[in-house]
Amino acid sequence: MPSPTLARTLASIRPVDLDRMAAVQARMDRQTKPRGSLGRLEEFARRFVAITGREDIRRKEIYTFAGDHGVAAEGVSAFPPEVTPQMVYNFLAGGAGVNALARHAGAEVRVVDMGVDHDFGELPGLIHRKIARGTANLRRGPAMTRDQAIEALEAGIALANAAADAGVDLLGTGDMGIANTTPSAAIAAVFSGLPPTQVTHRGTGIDDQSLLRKIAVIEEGIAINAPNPQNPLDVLAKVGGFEIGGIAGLVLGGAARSIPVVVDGFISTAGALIACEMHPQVREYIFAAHRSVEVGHAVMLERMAQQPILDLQMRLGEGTGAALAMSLIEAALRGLREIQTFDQAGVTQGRDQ
Ligand SMILES: O=C(O)c1ccc[n+]([C@@H]2O[C@H](COP(=O)([O-])O)[C@@H](O)[C@H]2O)c1
Ligand SMILES: Cc1cc2nc[nH]c2cc1C
Repeated sequence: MPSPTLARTLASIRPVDLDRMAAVQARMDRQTKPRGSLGRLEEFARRFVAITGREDIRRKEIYTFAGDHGVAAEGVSAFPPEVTPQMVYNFLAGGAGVNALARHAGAEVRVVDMGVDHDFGELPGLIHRKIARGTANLRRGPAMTRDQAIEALEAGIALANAAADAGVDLLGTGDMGIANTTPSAAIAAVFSGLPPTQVTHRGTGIDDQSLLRKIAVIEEGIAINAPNPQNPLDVLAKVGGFEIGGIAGLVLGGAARSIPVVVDGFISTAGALIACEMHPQVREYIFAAHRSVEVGHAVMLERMAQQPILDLQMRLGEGTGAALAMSLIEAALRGLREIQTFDQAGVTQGRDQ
């Protein structure tokens, strides 16, 4: 089944306006500071303005996509799968890491059930997009069907569209899913062509023996499924996850609606990489929040030509890094709006500027 929504979304993604970016930089170069001295904050400001046409942020939203994974049965995580629904309840009660850091950043957290192996009923606050109660075990066959992969992408695209209509100017991604560093490492291996040993790490904190088992599971999963790196939808379906598809869709939808997307850690970056592999301009709309402890993270960031904003030894996921990075993007915009020019402040300009 082809997806008109996906095709339309991809067709709407445009290159970011370089003239607008240059105009913002020229303005920052007249501000009372040695040229370039706010470092990467200047990049954040000029990119945000070039993408959105705005110099302020009305609303910031972090989407925490949750899903379960059949591959959890292989003992690849330090925690049992029931933690996924338990953490969904925790998010909705405002008691998780992402809730605390999003409050700090002034961002709203939206929790999406993409495929948790639990019946939440009519739980208020939860966005219901359940595709199935967990993926199939990717070691034995495809994690999901092609139609399910499309459904996951379309869910993320629809959420980005609704956010755009509601005046959200900055989107963030987040994830929750016991065992989801396994599909994420598989995605990193498939697109980079590196062996799984080089992109697989400890996730929630597995020991050496479990790490060897996890690597073997990924090797077997890639061998049995033979995902085609030229076909990102095939990679998502065969070795991905429902929440990873939701993240990829949010990134595509954000890019199509000219909303920058702050991409969280390892799992979010696997989703964003799928989106980037679908369209060459998607990467221009991404802010990589931080570099996770997971060894495969840098490999994916490099492939997407992203330099992470932060490097704080974090490995929680949920959107925690995205919340922190949003604060810095907002700080950069405040600098753009409020720092006076040399002329305005009567400050003498330097030489060689
Ligand atoms: O975002 C990251 O960089 C990150 C790194 C390691 C673990 N996690 C989180 O931990 C869970 C996956 O770990 P695991 O060991 O169950 O595969 C999942 O809920 C993720 O949000 C997240
Ligand atoms: C407690 C817990 C919280 C998490 N948040 C994201 N992944 C997680 C994994 C665990 C185990």
